[in-house]
Amino acid sequence: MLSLGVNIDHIATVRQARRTVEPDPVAAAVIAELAGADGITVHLREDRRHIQERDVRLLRQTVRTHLNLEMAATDEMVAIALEIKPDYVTLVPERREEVTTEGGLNVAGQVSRLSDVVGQLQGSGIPVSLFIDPDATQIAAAAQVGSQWIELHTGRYAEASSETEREVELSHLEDACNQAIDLGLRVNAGHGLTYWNVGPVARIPGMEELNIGHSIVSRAVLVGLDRAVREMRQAMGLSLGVGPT
Ligand SMILES: CC(=O)[C@@H](O)[C@H](O)COP(=O)(O)O
Ligand SMILES: NCC(=O)COP(=O)(O)O
Repeated sequence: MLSLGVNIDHIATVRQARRTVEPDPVAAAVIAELAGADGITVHLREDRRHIQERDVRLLRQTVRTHLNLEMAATDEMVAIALEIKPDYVTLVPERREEVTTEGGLNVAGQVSRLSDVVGQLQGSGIPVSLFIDPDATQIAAAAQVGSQWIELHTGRYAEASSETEREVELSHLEDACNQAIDLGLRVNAGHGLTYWNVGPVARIPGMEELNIGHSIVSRAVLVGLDRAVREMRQAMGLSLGVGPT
């Protein structure tokens, strides 16, 4: 059955813009779970631009669904994961100067290193997913390195500039999902999914979890702003419900 993993990185992005304590991703995770999130995803980047180690440690104690830790396959991150023990780890590629994750992990190009990392994590009871493009070579390599899951990068589908292009990208995701399932892998997907483009991806047979963050946090800011302004007026002792005259 399909489930929703909510990525709360960009709650932390707002906090880090001021290096303060709000909004707290730990509180955001509670609200997301109460609203129906089936899992919480955070990406602890090497440059710590949003999620901090403190967040992952606290989330490990508070998340009641499952905690998916996205991270680069570096020794530092592996040590953190082995200590904190998230419910699973998704290995992702990282480039410091990127605005967000630009492509999938090149699994085929680092089979030996990734076999080692996957072995270490899964050997200590942490299932591993690999964030990869919907590409036959990468999917075969994901099975080869022994990971249990993959997460298909939906960025190219999300950024398609025409309906025809979107259909082509969707068919790549469908083919990739079928290939992975045939190889015994379990399949998630995510990146750039929105309220407008999620439907066709959600209907791909065999897809287990969609991880969605930026679009949900963006919407939360807008749908929550009305209440936030009203509550500030109240805190200031001003009358409520007064709009521009
Ligand atoms: C791996 C991936 O696609 C995202 O989940 C990731 O978290 C993106 O990184 P940012 O949240 O920093 O954009
Ligand atoms: N792995 C994808 C993810 O967690 C969320 O990506 P986005 O919705 O923030 O683009």
